[in-house]
Amino acid sequence: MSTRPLIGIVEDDSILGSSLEQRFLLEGYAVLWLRSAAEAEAALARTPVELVLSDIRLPDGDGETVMAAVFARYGIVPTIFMTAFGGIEQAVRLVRMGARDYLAKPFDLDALVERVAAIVPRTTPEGEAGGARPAATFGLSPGTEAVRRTLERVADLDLPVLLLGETGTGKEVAARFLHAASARAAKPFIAINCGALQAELFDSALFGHEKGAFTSAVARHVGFVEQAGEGTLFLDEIGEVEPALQVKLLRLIQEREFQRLGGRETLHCAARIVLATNRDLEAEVAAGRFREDLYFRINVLACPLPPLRARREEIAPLLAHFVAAAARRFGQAAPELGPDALEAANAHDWPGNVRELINRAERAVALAEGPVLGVGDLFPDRALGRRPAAPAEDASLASVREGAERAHIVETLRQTGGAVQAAAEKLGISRTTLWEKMRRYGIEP
Ligand SMILES: Nc1ncnc2c1ncn2[C@@H]1O[C@H](COP(=O)(O)OP(=O)(O)OP(=O)(O)O)[C@@H](O)[C@H]1O
Repeated sequence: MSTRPLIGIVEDDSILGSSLEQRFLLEGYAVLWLRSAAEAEAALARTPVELVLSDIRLPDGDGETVMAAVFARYGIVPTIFMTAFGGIEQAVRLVRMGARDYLAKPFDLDALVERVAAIVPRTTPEGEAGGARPAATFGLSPGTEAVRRTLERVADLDLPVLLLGETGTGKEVAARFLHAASARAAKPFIAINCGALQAELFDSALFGHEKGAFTSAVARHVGFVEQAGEGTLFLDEIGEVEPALQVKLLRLIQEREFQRLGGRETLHCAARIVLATNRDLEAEVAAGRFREDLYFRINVLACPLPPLRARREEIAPLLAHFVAAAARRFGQAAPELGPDALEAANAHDWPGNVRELINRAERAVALAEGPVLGVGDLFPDRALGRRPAAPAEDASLASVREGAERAHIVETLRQTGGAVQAAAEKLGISRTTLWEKMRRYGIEP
């Protein structure tokens, strides 16, 4: 199996939020449900997600600000907005600036699941072929070629491997490569996103539980460690695990022993353990957030993956690869990458690394209007943030309302080519009232 793709749901409505959470968990995704703009900004800055499903209006802000912050950190991330009828204009504007799609509430949950699955495929069932297939594009530069060689050398050593690197640099790709290069290749590859595991479920998810271990334990559950058998257990986002739970991982790695929750039998862990984090673990140890003993135990074979901006020679071939792959998936001819787009891509910093590159390539292919991709297709979010300035903090409500009213009248007149009668009809006011407002705001016909 692969790691359950993590979806961020930004929704303050508890009924809609919890039904989305339940449904996506059932569909094979991991879910991070965030109930406010502040909670979303903080959590999404820490934990990279594969897709964001966001309400636009939130009690303490709006989805646009959240999205802008996520894009600034990780580059374009597929975002689907859920909006009430009144917010459709804003949603359409957001799609122009990089959001993948929007849905008007109320929407059909099945249709939403299908749309999400088209962007981020559900988890492949355990043991299915392909679970550990290494990417053909892994090792396209001297930097990643060196990583590849190191992994081949240590493939069969009985030691944990620690993969380090920014989000989206390919740590999971490297873990799969390591597994495929080892004698365990035919055995399971089990990937766990520790950042998405709730603390209360940590033991049960990892170690399993016996029937009756707690109220809802109606049957025995085999945890990830047992599922991995003699294969590879990939613990991703290890830096997100709380210190109280880190001690359990230490025991697992050191003693190779564990017990199912509510069980007496001590079981042996035969799997190769591979760990990954985008955090600076040394700094986490210094700050008291990561146990030093665990750090020393896992830091024996540490393998850093360079960020994409440190291996720029990979940008062009990876873009070409993912543009072609997206076009194949959407059943259309692959567009060409224009020289200006390529130049912009080569100059870009890629904070979200390869994941960002894939997202940009797929979005560009999905929405491009011609056979050649331009800078705007690849970097539509560059328009984000160029919003009208927010009103001054001490602005009165009346002045903010008048400012918005004036801007909307100007925009409507622009749309009607200056025709006052047509604009008045669009605005739902009489021609006389519109003339009166234009005079008051100093708008020329
Ligand atoms: N060399 C590569 N070739 C093809 N695809 C790649 C490569 N490197 C990364 N990817 C793809 O980029 C995305 C992110 O990679 P991956 O999940 O391995 O990154 P990560 O470092 O584990 O990220 P995170 O820390 O956020 O979990 C995945 O879709 C992966 O398949």
